[in-house]
Amino acid sequence: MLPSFVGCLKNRRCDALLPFSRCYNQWATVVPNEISCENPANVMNLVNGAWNETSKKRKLPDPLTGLNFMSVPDTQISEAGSFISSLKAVPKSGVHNAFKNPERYVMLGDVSAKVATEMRKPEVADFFARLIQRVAPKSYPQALGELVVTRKFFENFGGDQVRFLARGFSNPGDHMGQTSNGLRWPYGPVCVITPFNFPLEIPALQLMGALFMGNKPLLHVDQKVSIVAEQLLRLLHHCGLPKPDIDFMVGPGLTMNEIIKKAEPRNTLFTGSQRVAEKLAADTNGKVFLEDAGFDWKVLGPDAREEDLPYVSWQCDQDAYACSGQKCSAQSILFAHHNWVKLGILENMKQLASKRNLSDLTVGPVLSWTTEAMLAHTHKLLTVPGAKLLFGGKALTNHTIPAVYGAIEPTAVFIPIKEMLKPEVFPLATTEVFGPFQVVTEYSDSEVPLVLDALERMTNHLTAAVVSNNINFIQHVLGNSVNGTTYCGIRARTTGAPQNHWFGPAGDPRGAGIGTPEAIRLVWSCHREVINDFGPIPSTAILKTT
Ligand SMILES: NC(=O)c1ccc[n+]([C@@H]2O[C@H](COP(=O)([O-])OP(=O)(O)OC[C@H]3O[C@@H](n4cnc5c(N)ncnc54)[C@H](O)[C@@H]3O)[C@@H](O)[C@H]2O)c1
Repeated sequence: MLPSFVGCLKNRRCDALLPFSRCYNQWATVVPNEISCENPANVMNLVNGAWNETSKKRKLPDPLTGLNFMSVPDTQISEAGSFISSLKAVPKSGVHNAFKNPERYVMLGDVSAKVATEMRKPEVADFFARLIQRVAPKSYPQALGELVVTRKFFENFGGDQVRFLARGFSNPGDHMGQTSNGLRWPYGPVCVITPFNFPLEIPALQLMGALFMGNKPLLHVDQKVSIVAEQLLRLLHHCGLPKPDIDFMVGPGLTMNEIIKKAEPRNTLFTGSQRVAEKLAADTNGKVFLEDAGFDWKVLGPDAREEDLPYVSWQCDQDAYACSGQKCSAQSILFAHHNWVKLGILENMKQLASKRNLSDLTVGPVLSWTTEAMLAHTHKLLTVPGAKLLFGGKALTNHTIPAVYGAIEPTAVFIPIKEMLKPEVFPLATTEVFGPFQVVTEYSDSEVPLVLDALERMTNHLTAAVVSNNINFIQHVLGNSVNGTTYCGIRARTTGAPQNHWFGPAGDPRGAGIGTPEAIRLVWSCHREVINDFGPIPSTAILKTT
């Protein structure tokens, strides 16, 4: 069954369902639920403060109906010149720093406060939630959650908080007049590349971090969802951000790659797949910060209790299948202590997954894997000795999701832990499927070393959860693992990338973070030490040649 607004779209009678559809502020150029094949949205590029069209445009299908509903720039390499020259015009010392244009720190604090105020308006929150739903279908609470995190981020960096981000330190020197000062210094021209799955939150948080620290960013967002970032930029301009502060290029990844090679930005933040991450690391000679693939694990500890079962089961379902598993933090593999299996957690997960449906988008289109690819992966895993399908493993039916996208039931494949660890199985079992899919395994007390071995051998170290209140067990697992964002305790989850804690991988010097002051400082500024040595000049009598 399709969500109610799809039928409504076909009839083009949206207003009854959409209380806010006609009362957006003047900055918005679309009404999310009125975008249709008869009334397609048009996305534009932004460079040097001017919105531009490209010679070629790409028509995008509505992920729920397959009908073309959007036209986006298909920027060719031949059209990349203005983006390259715009980046090249930015000095390495940035647009502002502690010695240059410091009033910009204050201006950006004001812009943040105004954006947060706008996003508090119900009609603006609804606008972004529905626009996200149109291009990256997820349930309304999930889409609104993305807006709320973004709004709180802007609230966090209102007022003087932007200048406080650039706070340095000072140490007394060796003699009168000498002090050494550590400063957070911009990179100047930088790039921000973001994927489709959080089309508002990831671009907003990384862009603003780049700006706050004094850089000029070129933003590139996945074409499919570029309309969300485009509308965000229009809101930022409305709230006082100077138009030349951010460039925006919509087009193939290869065009962006070429811009990076030619413009040589001083820093690039990439969020997306591991394949592209490694390519960019090579093409930039290492001048990157990476938020790449997430193969995220959850370990359910030995202290299983009947009273905790409903909550822990619900959290497993949310972590694996909310946003159709298209969160980089989604639970990719579950290590369930057999005490939890005895209590019935796998049956509970099956029951919860069966409640998900297309009508409220609690399951929906998968944008980077096709149905065939996900089912083929499932079938391959089922050939492992002892493997079994716990639930799912079928294509969704009765829908109009276009074949370029995937649509499968929430799926879980059980693989015995000893089989999973075999070298010929391990890479397959730990491949990230960016859809509603997870691997499940079971372990006993004596098999804890096997669990730790599996955690050690994984290649991505983004999020993790140790679900237990047994402090000794938690310490043992935490002490022998590395994931950058790790939750522990009986309420531990793998998903949840709010603005109030660090989110990012660990174990890789290129690993980025998002959201917090520490993440912004790490990714978007470097350290500069300025040593003041003003005198007085000592008597020449004490000067010796050495
Ligand atoms: N670690 C995190 O915080 C995080 C967050 C979200 C998503 N992800 C990961 O992203 C992946 C899903 O996204 P995807 O499949 O769309 O990723 P992707 O790597 O295909 O695309 C991501 C972005 O890179 C651009 N791109 C593609 N090729 C490029 C190139 N050669 N040069 C420059 N830019 C290029 C795309 O246009 C897009 O904007 C998953 O692996 C997921 O785990 C990670």
